[in-house]
Parts: sequence; C-alpha cells; structure tokens
Amino acid sequence: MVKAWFFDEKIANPREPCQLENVSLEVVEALGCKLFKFDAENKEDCISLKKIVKDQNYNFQDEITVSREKLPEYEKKVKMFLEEHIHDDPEARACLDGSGYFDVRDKNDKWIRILVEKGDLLIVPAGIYHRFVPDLNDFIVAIRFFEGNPVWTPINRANEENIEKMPIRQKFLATLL
Ligand SMILES: CSCCC(=O)/C(O)=C/O
Ligand SMILES: [Fe+2]
Repeated sequence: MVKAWFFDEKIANPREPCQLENVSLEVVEALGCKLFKFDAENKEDCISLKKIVKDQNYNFQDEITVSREKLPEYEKKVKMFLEEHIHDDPEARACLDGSGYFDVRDKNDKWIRILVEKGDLLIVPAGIYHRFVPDLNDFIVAIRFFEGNPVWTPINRANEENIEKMPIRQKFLATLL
C-alpha cells in the first residue's frame, strides 16, 4: 500500500525515510497523482494492470532497475532523478520489486514523500515538481509506461528561470484551483 508523509528537510540523507506527519492519500490524489494496486507476481495476466494501460492509453512500456549493480551510469542517473523537475507528460511507474520514494511538491511547496513498494503503481501528473529518491535498500524494479513516444528528459526547476510560466506548469497549477 502506498504511504505518504511530509518530508523532513532537516535530515541530511534523503534516502532515509525523513518522515514527518503522515499525509492522507486523498491529499496526494488531490494533487493529481493517481495510485493503483496490481499483482506484481503476475504482471502479464494482471487484469487491473491491463485495465490501467488501456484506460491511460499507454502504448510504450519498459523496465528499469535502479540499483548500483544493475543501472548503467548509476551515480549520474540517481543524481538526475534527485534533481527537482517537471515533465511535459505524466510519469507512470509500476513497482515490480523493491521500493523507493517519489517526492512531490504540494500546494505550499512542501515535499510530500510517497513510498512506492512492490505492487504499487503511481502516476504523477505532468507539470508537478517531483523527484525520485532510492531508499536505503537501494533497489527498485519498475515498469515505466508512456503514451506516445517516451520523453525522459526532465525540466529542472533549478536550471529554468521561467519554469513557473511554462505552459505545462500553468496547466498543472490550474488543476489545483
Ligand atoms: C523507479 S523509476 C526511476 C525514476 C524515474 O524514472 C524518474 O523519471 C523520476 O523522475
Ligand atoms: Fe520525473
């Protein structure tokens, strides 16, 4: 089951849980995130997974393992995942094994940490500030879904002076009103 809490900025290592008070999943969903459960042991036959793929129009999927042993250019990629960013498209990840943290900024620009574990599928909306942080186990296997041609390039908040004015950011902000 997905769990969420406010992220404690005072903890030096973001791979630790950095847990402040819990955040309800309704609050996470009100930010436009979608949360699903699926049968990670039966990914080929999982009816709920097939339904999500159909409903969300996903026509591309691949698998990524984030671990020091398995991910090529591990340090570089993890640094990239950790940078706060947005995308022009939703980010959909189904956790097949392991666990990790997806952090999303709430309406007050506070980090909400979402723990994703085996059997959880999380979709973060286009335009929301977010990042991915491996947890202390440093192992997650995930399916990445995409509608259309996959674009992995993040738009980093720290590097884009006008990010707040970007159409996808404005579109996302309008969903919060
Ligand atoms: C567990 S999936 C790796 C993180 C990722 O793909 C991403 O795009 C983070 O924003
Ligand atoms: Fe992302």
